[in-house]
Amino acid sequence: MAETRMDAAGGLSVTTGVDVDDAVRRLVGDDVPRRLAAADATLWGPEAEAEAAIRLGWVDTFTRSRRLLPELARVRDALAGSGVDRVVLAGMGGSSLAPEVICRTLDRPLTVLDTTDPGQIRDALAAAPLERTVVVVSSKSGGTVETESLRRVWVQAFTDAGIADVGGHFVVVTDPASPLEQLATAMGAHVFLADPDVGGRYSALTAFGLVPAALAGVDVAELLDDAETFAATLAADPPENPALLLGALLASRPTFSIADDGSGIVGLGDWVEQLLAESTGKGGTGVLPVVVESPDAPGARADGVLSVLVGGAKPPGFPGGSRPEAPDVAVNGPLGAQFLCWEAATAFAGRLLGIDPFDQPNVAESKDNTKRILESGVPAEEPAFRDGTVEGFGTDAGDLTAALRDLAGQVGPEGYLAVMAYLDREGDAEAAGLRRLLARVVDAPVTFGWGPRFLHSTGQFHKGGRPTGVFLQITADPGSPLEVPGRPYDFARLQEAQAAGDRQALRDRGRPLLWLRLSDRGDGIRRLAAAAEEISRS
Ligand SMILES: O=P(O)(O)OC[C@H]1O[C@](O)(CO)[C@@H](O)[C@@H]1O
Repeated sequence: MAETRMDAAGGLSVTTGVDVDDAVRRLVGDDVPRRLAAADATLWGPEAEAEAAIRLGWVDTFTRSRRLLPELARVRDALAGSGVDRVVLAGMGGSSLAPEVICRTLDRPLTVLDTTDPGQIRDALAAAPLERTVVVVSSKSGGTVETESLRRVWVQAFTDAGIADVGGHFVVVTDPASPLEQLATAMGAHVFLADPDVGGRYSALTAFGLVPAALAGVDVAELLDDAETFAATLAADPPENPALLLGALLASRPTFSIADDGSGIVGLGDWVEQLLAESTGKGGTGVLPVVVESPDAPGARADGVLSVLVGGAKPPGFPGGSRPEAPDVAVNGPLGAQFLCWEAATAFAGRLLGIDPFDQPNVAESKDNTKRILESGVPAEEPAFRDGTVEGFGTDAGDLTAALRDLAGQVGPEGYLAVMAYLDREGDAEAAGLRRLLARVVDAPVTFGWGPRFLHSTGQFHKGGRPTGVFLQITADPGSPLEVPGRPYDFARLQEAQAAGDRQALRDRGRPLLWLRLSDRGDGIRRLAAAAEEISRS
């Protein structure tokens, strides 16, 4: 195999056997690397220019983020001094994915709440003494319904526990002048203002990525050092510009799978998924990310899928590597450099695809539907079948196995199946295994997302990207109610409205959608897994 490898200072490399020389030449011919490094907002065409002009701060945000370090150290010491040693993060998409990767990678405890599942929230509330807890509320816009609902429930919990200084148990990260900034100041919370010229999914190296991680005990300066060293090569010509090569590779196929292969970085795929899906899935095009469990997972190397491995000191499968089958791409390097490399690669891919990588035009639709449904109530639907603890809607099939088989049969050429589970990603964790099982059934890429988290990630692609998706929505009995203080709905109602709102957005587009409602979560998930196994055997 002819191998191309590009290396950056600081140890980040991209290695591939796929030929994308033409695309790389085009980008270099148009002087794109140098223009990107100089934050040139004209790179994505006239329609994207206004948004790009206020969204390119990430190309050098790591230098500005250093200003946060003394304040972070002060706040961390003050919290530790008052006995606070547990950090909870409430935030969606770009406001929580990066700190989750950072903390999991560096093995610092951080409880991430990016959910409306009442059981998951209740468990987090009950998990540790409230006097020892700080809640980081992160929202760039300051108006995201999940985050605001979580803020309210935590305020209520601290108040009910008789804690005198409730505001002192909150740290808020938001853009200057957002509604959340005002609220935070009124609460007496500590506020970190983020760079307004960096969009949510590009914000890993801003206050959004750094504040929760630093409070959880990570030495975030190292991430900034890694990014800064890497940044020196952003404007470089080949072979010193791995982000350029990665961008050309990502734009070369409709779908890529991403797996870890011993990088030591935990969960980068979920962060990459949001970055690529929300940035490119629009205008009926885009690159679909498929996060897979391992390099050999079902679907990782399906036809038309670019297989990407993060990690491996010697890229496995390449000459001298350890794996018999070569991946298409290996990306090696430290976490801080990975963040910046993938962000730049997304911007390069956006240029090749002719899209605006900084907007998310279709995310609002499901949010608007949710709002309307919260006001008017969830439209009643009759189940097509009841199969034990599973009810099925939107199918002609009479039982679960037949319904799943029908759905799988609707995945066409360049199609994919998206599993969207509005469940508890801790308590119902085994549901994630459905991706692997269904990938054995469907001869096409299969993605898995937790609702409503995926609405801020692949949700954009599902509605705005290639119109080839087939959808499996899973919801469940919410269990005992949990109020959203000061709101006329509780979390179960909000979760239900989010699922119904997204169903409506997908159905309005004529996308095939099977909705399964589980009256018993554990049993329902087991039945689904058994049905998928049965189909894969037949
Ligand atoms: O930080 P915010 O404004 O709460 O937004 C959270 C997420 O929601 C989106 O705006 C839209 O899904 C994402 O791009 C963003 O990361």
